Amino acid sequence: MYKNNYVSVIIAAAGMSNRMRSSVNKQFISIDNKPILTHTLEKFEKCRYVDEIIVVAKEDEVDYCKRKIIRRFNFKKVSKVVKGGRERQDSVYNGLLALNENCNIVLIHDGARPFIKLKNIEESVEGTANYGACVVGVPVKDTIKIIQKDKSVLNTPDRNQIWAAQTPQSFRYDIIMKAYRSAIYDGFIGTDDSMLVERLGIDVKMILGSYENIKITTPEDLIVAESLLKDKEVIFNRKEFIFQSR
Ligand SMILES: Nc1ccn([C@@H]2O[C@H](COP(=O)(O)OP(=O)(O)OP(=O)(O)O)[C@@H](O)[C@H]2O)c(=O)n1
Ligand SMILES: C[C@](O)(CO)[C@H](O)COP(=O)(O)O
Repeated sequence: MYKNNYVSVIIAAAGMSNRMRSSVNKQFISIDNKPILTHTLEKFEKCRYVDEIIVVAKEDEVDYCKRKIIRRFNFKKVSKVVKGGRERQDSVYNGLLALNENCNIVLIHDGARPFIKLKNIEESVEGTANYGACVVGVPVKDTIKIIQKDKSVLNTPDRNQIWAAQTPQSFRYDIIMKAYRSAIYDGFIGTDDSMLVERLGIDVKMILGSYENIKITTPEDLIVAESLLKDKEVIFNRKEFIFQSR
């Protein structure tokens, strides 16, 4: 319980893993000997502010998820595993409908982002209690081009204003419910949760995340994921690097 708030987390894990081209759902692939989803859930289970976790899984994987992830790794805060939908947005909405009746702060996170830092989870809860809506993200490193249908460049927006949105994306319960209901009513599908809130004219605050908080999407990301777990200390302990915090 965070200062009289009841904090719920929705972990979206019901995607198709098409870009991974794997025979199993990518969240069940192991990195460092544990399924990706287990790594993700551990981060939220550890957070002192989190009261409950709802996992959204594909309909035919709900049972597997309960047995092989939740029970096997003994996650105490996971209250429900519910079935997902066609789009990520449909899956998250199913999660929203399953929240504890006391919930007033909701964090929505991709099951495929196992490297979320505890600090960013805590900042998301604190930021949401203060501002109502927050998104974890990072400044983009590349120059971004807006292109047209024929692939010619239309323009180059000012990079200083462009951040890549990650998850968690966190909201006061009333705000996210209003945003989802409005999107459903209008037939609007966004690529993240924040978009649904932004379109109502509600202010969303950005929280500085980390470049490690990758979404495991394509096979190459598994190589990055393994090396983030194994080689990080070796690399960052080299004398060329002076990092203040990890
Ligand atoms: N209908 C969907 C689609 C996505 N997700 C979840 O949302 C997160 C982000 O989606 P993405 O990485 O794009 O996963 P997939 O949809 O599985 O990937 P792809 O588009 O390659 O099939 C993932 O943890 C995924 O499981 C979900 O719960 N329900
Ligand atoms: C929500 C998200 O992870 C923010 O970056 C992203 O938009 C999900 O998009 P996807 O196409 O479903 O991976």
